[in-house]
Amino acid sequence: MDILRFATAGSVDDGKSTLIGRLLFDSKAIFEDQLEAVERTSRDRGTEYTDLSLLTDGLRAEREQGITIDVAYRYFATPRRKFIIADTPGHIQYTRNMVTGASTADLAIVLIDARKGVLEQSRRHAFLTTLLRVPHLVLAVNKMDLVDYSQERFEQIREEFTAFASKLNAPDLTFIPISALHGDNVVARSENTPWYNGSSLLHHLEHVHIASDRNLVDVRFPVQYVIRPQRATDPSLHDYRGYAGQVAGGVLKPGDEVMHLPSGLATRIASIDTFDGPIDEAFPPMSVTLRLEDDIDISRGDMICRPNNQPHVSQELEAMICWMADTVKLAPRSKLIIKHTTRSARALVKELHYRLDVNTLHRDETAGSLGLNEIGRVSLRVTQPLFVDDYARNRLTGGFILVDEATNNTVGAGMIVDAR
Ligand SMILES: Nc1nc2c(ncn2[C@@H]2O[C@H](COP(=O)(O)OP(=O)(O)OP(=O)(O)O)[C@@H](O)[C@H]2O)c(=O)[nH]1
Repeated sequence: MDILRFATAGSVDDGKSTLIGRLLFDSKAIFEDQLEAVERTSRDRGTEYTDLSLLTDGLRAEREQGITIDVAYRYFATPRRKFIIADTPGHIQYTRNMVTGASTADLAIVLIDARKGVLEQSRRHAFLTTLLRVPHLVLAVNKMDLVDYSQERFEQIREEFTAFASKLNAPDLTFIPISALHGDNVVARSENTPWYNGSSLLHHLEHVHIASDRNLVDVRFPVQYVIRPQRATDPSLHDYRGYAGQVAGGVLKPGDEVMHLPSGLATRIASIDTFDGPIDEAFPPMSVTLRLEDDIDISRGDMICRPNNQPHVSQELEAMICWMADTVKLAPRSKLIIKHTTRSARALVKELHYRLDVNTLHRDETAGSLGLNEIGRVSLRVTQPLFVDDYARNRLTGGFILVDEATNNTVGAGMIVDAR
């Protein structure tokens, strides 16, 4: 079954937890006993409605005990699709969480409180989704019940946001008036908004077309492990040599001519193996093991592509960086570890070209460093060639993370521009 990954974003109290609770609740994905506990607590607290944010807030409490896990993943399914929600806290200092959650998302929901309208944070979140190339963006105008389900208010917000979005490289944009608390337009179309002709949020999530968002053109297979069963009891496995990894682009089939990087040697795919046996075709984001017709010296971090369609082999990178560390800053001469697909190397920051104000999109070319949650454009030099594409073309081979050498903490996320 098809999987849709989505991230939610919004300012504090815009209703994210309530919305996620509502989706889980109305799609019957929560267990009866969990539900009973929520109803009991709601009653104890004297709330009139079942407070659905209690479902997700319970989760959040768990999460806050750990320091490193700041994005929580929730799962639910309908007969049409499976859903993975990356739930990121709304507070301003959590840009990095949003980046973590949204970097693999097919769709992002930005919540807006109908009473407050488009805030600085809404713009920031929308900008981040476009920077991260999340292909689909939903503006959920929430708390419509508190503005009497006013069409005028909804249109006002839509116009204001559309004007801002026109400055961005905005993806597919959908506006939905909802009330997470009462369930209007969340799972079913609401009678309270007869003027709204679009789909309910869940219907949109179930039907939004994502198959063509993945890059099925450029074959990219970063090798994660070389599999050679040394002491296999099955003699037919004695000569087995496979290359395991996740398909990062294109469609692979047995018999296809492929090329290995860095050697530049060409061969053909002998078979594509999985836990459930060989398959005829592999595409992103499947994890498979390739066997090749010729014996080539291949190791972890190498790339398999097509002879006539190769990534750039580069040690000089231009990238947009979102800095995620509060104790150290990114500045020219900073030395870091770069992790790109399955390859790691050391990286030197050669230049910080500008820092971007995500609210106004102004470029500050005088900035000397990037602090927590700041975004800027940098030039990097890496110690080992990387096999890269523009992030705009492939989020997997165009993205990377930066790690602090001393602490091993992830301190930045990068998106390659102008790969060459
Ligand atoms: N009237 C009304 N209240 C809502 C609606 N959605 C959420 N709320 C209320 O708004 C408050 C904040 O909702 P939450 O779901 O906790 O908001 P959040 O965005 O998750 O906030 P944080 O957890 O602080 O990030 C709660 O009291 C909700 O009951 C809505 O559609 N209508």
